[in-house]
Parts: sequence; C-alpha cells; structure tokens
Amino acid sequence: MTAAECRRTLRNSKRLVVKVGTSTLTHPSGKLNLERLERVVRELADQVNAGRQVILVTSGAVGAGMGRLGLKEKPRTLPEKQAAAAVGQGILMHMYEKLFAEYGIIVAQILLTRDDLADRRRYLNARHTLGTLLRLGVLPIINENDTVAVEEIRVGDNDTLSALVAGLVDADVLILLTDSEGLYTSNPQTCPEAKLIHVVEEITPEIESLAGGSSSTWSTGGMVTKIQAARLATSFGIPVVIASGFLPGQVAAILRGEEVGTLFLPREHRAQARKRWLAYGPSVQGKIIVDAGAARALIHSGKSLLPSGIVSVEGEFDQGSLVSIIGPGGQEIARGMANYSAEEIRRIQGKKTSEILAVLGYKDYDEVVHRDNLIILV
Ligand SMILES: Nc1ncnc2c1ncn2[C@@H]1O[C@H](COP(=O)(O)OP(=O)(O)O)[C@@H](O)[C@H]1O
Ligand SMILES: N[C@@H](CCC(=O)OP(=O)(O)O)C(=O)O
Repeated sequence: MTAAECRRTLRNSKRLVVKVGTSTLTHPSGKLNLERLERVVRELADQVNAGRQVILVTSGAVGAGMGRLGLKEKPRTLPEKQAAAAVGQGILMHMYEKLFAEYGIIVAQILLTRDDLADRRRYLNARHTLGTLLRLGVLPIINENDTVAVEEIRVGDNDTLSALVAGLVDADVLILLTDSEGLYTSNPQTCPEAKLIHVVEEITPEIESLAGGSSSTWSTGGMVTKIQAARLATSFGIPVVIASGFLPGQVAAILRGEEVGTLFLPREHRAQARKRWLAYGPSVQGKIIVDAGAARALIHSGKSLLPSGIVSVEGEFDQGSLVSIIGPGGQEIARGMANYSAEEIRRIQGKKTSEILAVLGYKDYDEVVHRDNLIILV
C-alpha cells in the first residue's frame, strides 16, 4: 500500500485509538494545560459525533500529581511515582469526566498493566469489556495502572501501551499526539534544521537511529518509545500517525486523509486477534535462534519455521510454549507457539522435515512454529 492509499483509507476509520502524551496535557510545572486538554476533548467528542468510536490513552497522571503536590523534580523512586500517579489520575479523570460530559459523552476509566494483557484470559476479558463499553457508546480512557504496577508487570510507557490497546480493540488507526509534529530527522528541540518525515514505509535501523529521548520533565521515552509503538501496531496491520497535540485540528485532518504528521504504513495484512496476542506476553519461555535463510523466509516470504533453519535453542520449554525467534544478528524477529519442546527441537535442528520421524521416532508436525501461530516483529 502506498502512503497516498493509506492516507485515503484513514478516511474510513471507524475505530481510533488516540494517545495523548504528558507534554500535551501538562505545563512544564506538571499542572494540567487546560486549554490543550479542552481542545483534545472537544476534537475527540467531534469524532464521536461523526460516528466514530474513540479510545483515549492518556498520560499525565504522574505530572499532574506532582503539579498538585507542588513537587518540582521528577520522582526518583517507584513508590514516589506511584503516589504521584494516584493523586494525578484522579485529577485527570475528574477533568475528562467533566469536559466530555459537556458534549454528552460518557467516559470510563480503565487502568491496565502488562499482566492484564499477557494472560490470555485477562486479555480476552479486557477485550470484551472494551467492546461492551464501545457498543454502549462510552468513550474508554486508558492509562497504565501506575499505582500498583511494579517493574516486572509494567508496560512502562504509554506509547507502547497504546499500541497494545490498538491491537486489543482491533483499531483502524493509532494516533500519537505529542509536542512535535511527527518524527524529525533529529530531535527538533535541539536541532532547528531537523526536517519532518512525512511517511515511514518500514522501520529500519536508520529510522530508529533518528529517534531521541524526551526533553520534557514528566514524559517517558520520547520518540524512541513512539517508534517502538509504531513497530508493534504496524506489525498488527494498524497504521500509525505521530502528530502534534499542540496544533488544533490534527485528528480531523488525519481522518480527512491529509498529509499531517508522520505516517507509518501498516504491514500488508491485519494480524488475526489471536496472533496479535502472541506479541503481548512478557513470558516467552525460550529462544530459537535461526539462520539468515530462515529469517528471510519468515520475514519476507510468509513461511513457517522449519527445523532446517534452526541453529540453536535456548531455555527449556514444552510443546505449546511461547518462544522468541532470534535472527542471526541477535534481534528478535518473531514470536510464536512451538510445536515441539526445547529438547525435541535441539534434536531436529538443522535437519530436513523428512528426517523428523527418523530422529524423534514420531512426527506430529512438519513445522517447528506454524505460520498461523507466529507473529513477525520486525
Ligand atoms: N527525531 C525526533 N523527532 C521528533 N521528536 C524527537 C526526536 N527525537 C527525540 N524527540 C523528542 O521526543 C519528544 C516527544 O516525546 P515525549 O517527550 O515522550 O512526549 P509525550 O509526553 O507526548 O509522549 C519531543 O519533544 C522531542 O524532544
Ligand atoms: N502512565 C504515566 C505516563 C507514562 C508515559 O509514557 O508518559 P508520556 O511519555 O507522556 O506518554 C502517567 O500517566 O503519568
């Protein structure tokens, strides 16, 4: 799909996930920027009025909490951050509830951690709840559950969270609103001659190298996490636009198909919901290292993983486990459900499919990871 075609398809988007960063929602002091907050709410309400379903992923709880508590420095410890978020989340929701109500829109708060998405049962539960809210015409407002999330179960940044949510609700587009107009050739805050990139067809290492961290006190991740989020959402087949939360009318312009912000083109096919879930789990139980030929076959030719391309296996896992597939460069290229245990794979690695029976004494599958149970992450 070309950029122009993709922009055109955005006009028909029915379900949007819009993520708004702290940099848009708060002043440098951490106090809420009411003008921008009101404008974002008004513009999203207008999209609801136009018949679209909107899911808002909001940051700003930590900043707003710090602002209310009068604290000047970013909290250093997790409990301090959690205390600030506990204060700030209430402030945020109070404002959203009040402002959306002015446009007759009911909102719901959903606070998630990675654990809620990594466990298949909880993932499905979250999916059903969000689906029900949308059917009822409610606008769900999502943030990470910072108050309880310890390091191991945190998503850690709301860019990634919004990509996971976009996959969860099967969104037509993910829009990331921030303080810059998109991805620039370098950080525009420090490099005035940086140029806006209008379209990213593929997230290459060169594109990744353009992204720097955040310049704001209360934000997390800068462009680095936005590119990660774009990688995840586009791997689900969902287009992503990074655009300004400072300029008015950006969401509407994107949905009119105008050339606004940086568009990341989706991979060709929408990943099935079940496959998408494979990308969520933090609990990969092992690694399968593959050679360059197998990596190419997986990434470019839509093939399953066969024993012949496997170089080695790390960890101990059973048949049916979620495993990472690692390319020859050491990068995780895919995740999938293994048809054989680690021990079995070690015995058949490098062998032809026709040899599996002779080596193991049985053959349940030709593929070590079948294409239907595999999601490409690069
Ligand atoms: N190549 C780049 N293009 C645009 N912004 C960049 C780039 N590299 C780093 N940044 C920084 O990323 C910031 C946006 O991310 P962040 O501060 O986390 O905002 P938010 O709170 O909206 O998530 C910009 O203000 C800018 O300082
Ligand atoms: N959950 C945190 C936001 C973390 C985050 O990623 O912030 P941002 O970089 O502004 O999107 C909060 O509400 O403060």
